[in-house]
Amino acid sequence: MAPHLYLASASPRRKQLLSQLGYEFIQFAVDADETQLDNEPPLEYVERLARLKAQSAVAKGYTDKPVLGSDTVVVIDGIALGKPIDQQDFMRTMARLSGRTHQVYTAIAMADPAKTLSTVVCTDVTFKTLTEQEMQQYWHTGEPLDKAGGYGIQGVGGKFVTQLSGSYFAVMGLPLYETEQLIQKFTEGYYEQ
Ligand SMILES: Cc1cn([C@H]2C[C@H](O)[C@@H](COP(=O)(O)OP(=O)(O)OP(=O)(O)O)O2)c(=O)[nH]c1=O
Repeated sequence: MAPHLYLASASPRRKQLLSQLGYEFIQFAVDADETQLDNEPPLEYVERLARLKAQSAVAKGYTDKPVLGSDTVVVIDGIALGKPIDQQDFMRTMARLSGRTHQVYTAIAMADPAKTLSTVVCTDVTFKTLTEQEMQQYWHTGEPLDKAGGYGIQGVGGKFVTQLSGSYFAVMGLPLYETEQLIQKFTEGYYEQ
């Protein structure tokens, strides 16, 4: 029997990607404090948040199925970038990403009352050099606001990407291969009784 899951996420992309794996699941948003700790490296930060999202749902009483949580950050110059807070913040981010390679870290975590398993997928993404006008126009599509690093590779933002090494699906919010592996590992023997 295929495992039934909870998806502790508000993201429509994660919903779409988890559906692609063929699982039945119930999706809901969890409230987690996404503040990065002082001197917390981006890799540890993103994994802690994914675990926190999954564990918060378990703590809220979602205990009859495993919970999947995830988090994505864009990393450049050692800084983890979340969603842009306004146009100015977005323009600063685009200026940083323009003509350079950055990393996208997506963490996935599965939790139940007994255990939590997690992993992080790292992908290199290279952007073309962007003009001021391209950045302005992109902002006005409305796409950047709810995306880490201010772009969506699966949308209009895809035209800025000249190269990618790693997982396209992880950049979009949920790595398909690694999520499948994690679910299998987590639920081994789970549904046999
Ligand atoms: C870089 C990139 C990010 N994103 C999205 C994926 C995530 O939804 C979002 C990163 O923000 P997250 O805080 O990881 O996720 P979220 O707030 O959307 O959902 P939740 O915390 O409830 O799970 O950015 C894209 O859709 N495309 C991209 O190319």
